[in-house]
Amino acid sequence: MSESILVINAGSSSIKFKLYRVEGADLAVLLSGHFSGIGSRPHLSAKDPEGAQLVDRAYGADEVRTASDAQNLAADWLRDNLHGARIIGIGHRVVHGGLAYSHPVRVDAEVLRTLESFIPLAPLHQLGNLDPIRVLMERRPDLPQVACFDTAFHRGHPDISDRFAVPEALYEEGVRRYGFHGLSYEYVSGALAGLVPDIAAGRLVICHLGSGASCCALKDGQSIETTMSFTALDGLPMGTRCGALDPGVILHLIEQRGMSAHDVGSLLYKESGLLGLSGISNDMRELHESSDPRAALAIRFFCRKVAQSIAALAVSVGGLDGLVFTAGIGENDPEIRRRVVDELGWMGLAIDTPANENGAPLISTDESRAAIFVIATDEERMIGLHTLRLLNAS
Ligand SMILES: Nc1ncnc2c1ncn2[C@@H]1O[C@H](COP(=O)(O)OP(=O)(O)O)[C@@H](O)[C@H]1O
Ligand SMILES: CC(=O)OP(=O)(O)O
Ligand SMILES: [Mg+2]
Repeated sequence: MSESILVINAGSSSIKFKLYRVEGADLAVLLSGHFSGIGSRPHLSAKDPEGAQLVDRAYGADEVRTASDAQNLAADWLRDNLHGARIIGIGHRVVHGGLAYSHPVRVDAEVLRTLESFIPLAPLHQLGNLDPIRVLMERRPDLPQVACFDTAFHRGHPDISDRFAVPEALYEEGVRRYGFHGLSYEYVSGALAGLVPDIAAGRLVICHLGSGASCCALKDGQSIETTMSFTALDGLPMGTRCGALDPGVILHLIEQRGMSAHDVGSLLYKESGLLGLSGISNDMRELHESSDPRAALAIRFFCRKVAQSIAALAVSVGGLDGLVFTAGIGENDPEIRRRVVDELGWMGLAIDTPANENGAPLISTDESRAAIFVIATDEERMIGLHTLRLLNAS
């Protein structure tokens, strides 16, 4: 029976899972699936590597109200369908590793307590990330549970990228610009190195545009600066998160409007971003379909902020050799890619329209000052590889 590794990427509105067969130092996908639409249109789906559907089942919104309902259903399905797989470890995406973790770690009770202390720093994600770890540690104490962090890839930042302009004591306490989506950036920069090693080793900006969104500047494959910071609220506007905001707005909400910290948190994490701007949807596809001018404003705002972030990050790496789009919007939305690149025409960036429409890996013209790519991210593969390496090293 072959050894395998299960990967769980548990988020606020979806759980993605992949099972891999271990092949030496590499991994081959055995099945991949997700539970999406938790609380709205719950749906469990899984496919084998050839794309054959293993399960495709919709649930009623009241059958799956919370992430933990979805976890239980996904776990039941996995238990019934993983016969034959000898799982040697489970890898988990954990969004916040704080100051404590700059590398993947095997989770024990003490590690779990430390990770729980970061829940307030990632209220949409951390609890959902930790729930399956806790449950699996109880049910299968013999099985290694490995936490892989979104923050870890950014921990080598130069100090200028790691700071806010606030008193030093706060920095010492851990009030730092951690950054997120690190597993995605690590995967994409590796995939780019397989495609165009010279560009991947140069000055790069990767735009991870999904439900959460951020951009990252890299040099020699290392993260130099990124738009998310202490929490996954900073930087770009997202589906429901505000992105960069004058902190004076928060003081205003508390002092003038009398809002509680909890209500301000809900406003900024769940009611802002594309949803707040448009009043229509947090989903880019629905904004494109709408003829409401507020939807058009939300799209324009999003593209402007992505373009501004790319230009600002190019400063941090002293220029731009390559630009990459990834994640739900970045991989699937040629109009957003075109509009972002058009805003950067003054920098000499130029998109190749047919290539962009086809989502070809290279979407820039020969004349473009930097090469522009679309690369599909794969956080699960990165988590699986980290998990295998950690198990092999111990
Ligand atoms: N074809 C598409 N066109 C435009 N946007 C899309 C498309 N497909 C997905 N998206 C956007 O991508 C988002 C999900 O991105 P994803 O990277 O899967 O996010 P997450 O992992 O955070 O759930 C959706 O909310 C939607 O806005
Ligand atoms: C950190 C983060 O924002 O993740 P996601 O994009 O999965 O919501
Ligand atoms: Mg994601």
